[in-house]
Amino acid sequence: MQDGEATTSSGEVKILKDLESPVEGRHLLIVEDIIDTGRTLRYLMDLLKHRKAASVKVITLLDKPSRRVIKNVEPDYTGFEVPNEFVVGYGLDFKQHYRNLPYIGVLKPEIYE
Ligand SMILES: O=P(O)(O)OC[C@H]1O[C@H](OP(=O)(O)OP(=O)(O)O)[C@H](O)[C@@H]1O
Ligand SMILES: Nc1nc2[nH]cnc2c(=O)[nH]1
Repeated sequence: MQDGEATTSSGEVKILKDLESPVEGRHLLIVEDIIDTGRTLRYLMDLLKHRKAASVKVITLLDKPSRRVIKNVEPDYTGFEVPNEFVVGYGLDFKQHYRNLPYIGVLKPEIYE
């Protein structure tokens, strides 16, 4: 939940579209594409706890643990760990480009520097 325009997180998490039904008493699975600083996940976990979810688990396609700022949020299930490089494809964008790539690639730094 960054601003979608950069390769570094703004640090601010904003909800653009909220859930349409209550989560109280429900067992939830958050499906993420990537976990980076952990700020998005921390925000969501706190929000869903506040809304009294019965349990919350997290699955992510990619995890970049070397970038973690928030220490006590970890996915329950991880597809792949990735190094500290900016990845695109499979839904992951850079300035709304490359989302549709049918593979995950590393964006060359000269594209965004
Ligand atoms: O661990 P964090 O540092 O919080 O980063 C992870 C978040 O960043 C990405 O979202 P992004 O803001 O790029 O939005 P998008 O999924 O709509 O492209 C990704 O989908 C995660 O939600
Ligand atoms: N597209 C994309 N979004 C991210 N959000 C946090 N890390 C990344 C990344 O490597 N690529």
